[in-house]
Amino acid sequence: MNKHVSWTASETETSEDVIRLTDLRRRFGETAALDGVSLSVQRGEILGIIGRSGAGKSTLIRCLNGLERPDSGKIEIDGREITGLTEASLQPLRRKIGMIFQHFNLLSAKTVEENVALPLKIEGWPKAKRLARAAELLELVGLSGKAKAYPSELSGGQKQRVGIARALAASPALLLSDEATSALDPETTRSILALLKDINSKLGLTILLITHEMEVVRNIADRVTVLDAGRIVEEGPVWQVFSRPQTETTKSLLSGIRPQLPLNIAERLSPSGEGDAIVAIDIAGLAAAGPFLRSLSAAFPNDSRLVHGGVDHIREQPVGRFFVAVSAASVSNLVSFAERLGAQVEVLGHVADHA
Ligand SMILES: Nc1ncnc2c1ncn2[C@@H]1O[C@H](COP(=O)(O)OP(=O)(O)OP(=O)(O)O)[C@@H](O)[C@H]1O
Repeated sequence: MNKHVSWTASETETSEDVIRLTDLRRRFGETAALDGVSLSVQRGEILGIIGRSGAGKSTLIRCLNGLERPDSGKIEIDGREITGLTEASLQPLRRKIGMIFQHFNLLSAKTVEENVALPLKIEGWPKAKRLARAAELLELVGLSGKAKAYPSELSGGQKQRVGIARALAASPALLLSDEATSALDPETTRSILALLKDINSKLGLTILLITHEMEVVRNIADRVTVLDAGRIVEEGPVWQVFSRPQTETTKSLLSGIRPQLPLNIAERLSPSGEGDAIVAIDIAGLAAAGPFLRSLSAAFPNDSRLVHGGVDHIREQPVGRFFVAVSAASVSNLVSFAERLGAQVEVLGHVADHA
């Protein structure tokens, strides 16, 4: 990777928060698309924003890049308030924001290097300088050999690499990623995420990701914010939110990537107290680093057994989710025992026969 790509933003700015939103509101008729959103993104951080369809994610991103004006509230980018600015004075601030899109938005009649250099052309850079910068950026994204190619000659992953290089051309303080991997296959998604992570750590680039792909957030975000009906319903470090989602919205968004109770057991669950209880146990961070399962089975050797689950790692933090069957007589003791070890426990119901 190229070590010469200049990064003026981090050299010249001192503010810790690249984005600060305060009580942002935007209505469309009866719909509150943003209903009092306050959040901040620190320099060098990767923040994921997730939410169901209609939660307000696009409205938020459109407010950030100036395409939408909030009804009220404050937007500060790199220490400057952009709410209330005229279109002309917004222009230089827009350059502080690079954007990548689901469908790449490349110009098909222009070569790869021309696409990358386009933001610099708009800024009035001389041709030789902007092509030199494009070459640096193409090396950064691993596409040096494709400078003279046209977008139609590239794969989806390569097109997104061009999109990333173009987004970085004017040395933005912030990269907004709007579903940037949603049109890519899983392997290409992984390589694009690795590239974004690499750029984030090499250049200290601040990234705000809007996505419906929970894997994306799990793999590269530091923190996550969950939007629902225009409000923030949950936020925190990804490993914490993903290991212990507190709201039904977050639980439902994460259902595809967290271990779930096997269907053959879920179908037989009943709320009555007959038969074994099925208990969901979530444990993360320090508490999960110890021999949690061993302690649990040592304490309840004959009347508990693991039916499903395992330990994953999110940003180096262990995150465990287990489903345990336990006799009705021992369930309350097991719950207290697991909670004392730092777990979050939920009794899901009972199964009359053996699970
Ligand atoms: N221009 C508009 N006119 C009317 N209603 C709008 C407009 N833009 C957004 N909305 C409404 O505001 C709410 C939030 O929409 P938004 O597009 O921000 O959600 P989203 O989280 O991005 O959804 P998706 O994941 O489906 O893109 C929705 O109820 C939507 O119908």
